[in-house]
Amino acid sequence: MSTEENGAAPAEVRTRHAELSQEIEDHRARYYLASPIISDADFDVLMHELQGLEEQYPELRTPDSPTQKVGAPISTLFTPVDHPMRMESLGNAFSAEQMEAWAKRLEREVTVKQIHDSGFLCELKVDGLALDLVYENGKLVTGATRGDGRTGEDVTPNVRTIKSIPEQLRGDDLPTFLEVRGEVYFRVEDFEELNAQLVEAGKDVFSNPRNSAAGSLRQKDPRVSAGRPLRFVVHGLGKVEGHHFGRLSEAYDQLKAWGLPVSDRARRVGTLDEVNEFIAYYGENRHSVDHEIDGVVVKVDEVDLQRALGSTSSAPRWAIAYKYPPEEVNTKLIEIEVNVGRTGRVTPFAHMEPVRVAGSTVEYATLHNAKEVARKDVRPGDTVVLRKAGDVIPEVLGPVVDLRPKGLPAWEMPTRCPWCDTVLAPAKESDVDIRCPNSQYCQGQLRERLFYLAGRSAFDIEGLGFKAADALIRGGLIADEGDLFALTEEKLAESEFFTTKAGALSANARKLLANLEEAKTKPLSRVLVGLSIRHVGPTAAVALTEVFRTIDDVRAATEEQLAETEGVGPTIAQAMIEWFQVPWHQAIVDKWLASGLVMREERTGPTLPQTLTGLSVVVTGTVEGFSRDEATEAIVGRGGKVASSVSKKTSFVVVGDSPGSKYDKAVQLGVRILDAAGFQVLLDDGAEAADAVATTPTAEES
Ligand SMILES: NC(=O)c1ccc[n+]([C@@H]2O[C@H](COP(=O)([O-])OP(=O)(O)OC[C@H]3O[C@@H](n4cnc5c(N)ncnc54)[C@H](O)[C@@H]3O)[C@@H](O)[C@H]2O)c1
Ligand SMILES: [Zn+2]
Repeated sequence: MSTEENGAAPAEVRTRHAELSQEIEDHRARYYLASPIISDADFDVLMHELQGLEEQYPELRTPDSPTQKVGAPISTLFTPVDHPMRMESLGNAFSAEQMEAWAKRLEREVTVKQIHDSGFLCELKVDGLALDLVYENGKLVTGATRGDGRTGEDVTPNVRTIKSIPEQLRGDDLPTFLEVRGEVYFRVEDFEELNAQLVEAGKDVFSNPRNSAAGSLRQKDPRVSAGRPLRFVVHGLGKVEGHHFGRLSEAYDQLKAWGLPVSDRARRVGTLDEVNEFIAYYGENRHSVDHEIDGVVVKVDEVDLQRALGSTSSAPRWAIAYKYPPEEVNTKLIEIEVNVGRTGRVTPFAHMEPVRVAGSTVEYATLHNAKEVARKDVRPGDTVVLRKAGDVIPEVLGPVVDLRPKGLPAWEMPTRCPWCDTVLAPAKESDVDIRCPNSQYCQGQLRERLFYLAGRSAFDIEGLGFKAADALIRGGLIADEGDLFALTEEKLAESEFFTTKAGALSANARKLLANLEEAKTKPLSRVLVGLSIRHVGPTAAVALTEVFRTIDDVRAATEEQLAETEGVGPTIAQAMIEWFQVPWHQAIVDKWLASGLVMREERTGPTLPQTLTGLSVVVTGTVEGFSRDEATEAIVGRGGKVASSVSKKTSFVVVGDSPGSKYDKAVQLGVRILDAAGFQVLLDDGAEAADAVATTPTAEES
């Protein structure tokens, strides 16, 4: 903190300071009523600007300034309770430079040696709400929210319903008075489950795990809290009598021994470089933790040194929160458009003002179906909360209702197909999805089918992207996919898209023709995928062609024969039969035969050694060198099974980049874990060799 006097603040700075203060107070008030209108990241930007002004002109830092206050007004629903020791907020850093500046400030207050001897304690910044617990002679007496830092809300009865919070500490060296702070949070999995239940019950959902934790703890009726899977983790000390702690890291060990939940992920390190490594590690592996984190908290470990460094009016000097890039941002919903899929399913999607979130720019997000749009009640023109967690698909969480322009009409699902004007309808009355039934002539569906058929799991035709597909359809070069392999140079020359300005065939056109020629010899399993038969993906197609070797075998197969096939079953069998009953579908196959497609499986018996028979493998994250389908194919092709969830019976979990909660599950259950290289060993040399390179991290070790 700067102590220099830079002279009196000019009028425009005063005005800006007053404006900002007011704005920040307003946002705080809204935020604590669970209806913020800006994202946390935007809020932090405002706060930073204010802090900057006050650093430059310390006279502006009056006791009334938002920088001098912590948190929330106290609800009248609860009895106020004074904290034995003040609860504070945390200063923020967003870059390595800001971390360094923090460390430099420490060295100005105490000696470099003292900092060195103390070391830093790195912890995850748990995204939940702060809770203060007081134990007298080992017995829990109060649990309170942070409130304004001095006075919180008494939520003791609710706290008593949280399983991980002991009523009575164990051990015979218990302090006479112990105040600990920590975070009440929801695991991501529990949050999703709770929301699913709320949807089922027709109730409002929570927008994120933090809100669900706050909403579940701050309940008038503790029985409601009791029904919610709230968790707690200790992250600090308050007033302590009858015990002296040397280091915070040691205090955590002691608290754990007394029965309090502390994190296994806290790390004591010696240098700022190591701090940065910790920050980088969890920046990459943010989603391998079972709860949300919005950053890392770095603390001076030595408790006496913490005391010496003290606090500003709202935050300790000895700790700082490094915040990761936001995963939730606000943006404008420009329009809701609809897309027609290759099976005719019509899905609404959001077209938004492009916005940076979790490291990429997002402009579109699926809204799944009309029911989902209605449930979220997002309307074109709304400001919406957009969430993108790591590599996960972006999701529109909901509108910021308080910012909705007056009279904004609700969105209505179109009743006709935007491509072919056919009246849309659900396939079955009970379906939430509606479809364009015009599968033969709807150009929207045809384009999607062509794009899919050109994909890597089907014919792998690089020269056939969306634009080329569009040109083929709009130019009338093909009526449907049946005509695709009959395309000639002469035919393509009719289209501007496939010719140069001089009228010659373009390089793209040549590439397309070459790709099509190659594709004619693709094995039957890929042909089956390319036909866009419902439920027939790569796995089913491989299973089918184990038994039915040629397209004629497939056409001749009865529903019973199909259903009896290992890995096929009645749903797929029925879908196959229904598909082949349609005359224009049969015509596609006939035209392909006439164009010279081979459509047979050359293999006699399984081509690959069946080294994975009896194994069950789960894949999570993106495994380098494999698409999801390719990984599946590689396992199934060797006789292994691919499971969708981890259990004790799982043989291996293959963990790629940005793994999901399956990784944590594997750790919990002690299932063997393979990285991309280990996966290759499994494929090449079998289970025993893979076993030698697998890891089995335990929850403690991670
Ligand atoms: N969108 C809005 O309009 C709006 C308005 C106000 C506040 N906010 C947001 O709310 C948050 C409020 O800030 P705040 O004052 O609580 O600060 P903060 O959340 O940034 O940091 C302080 C809190 O971190 C928590 N914490 C989690 N893990 C911890 C650990 N390991 N060690 C120590 N503490 C840990 C503690 O509960 C502590 O109270 C900010 O993220 C801010 O962006 C948003
Ligand atoms: Zn249509």
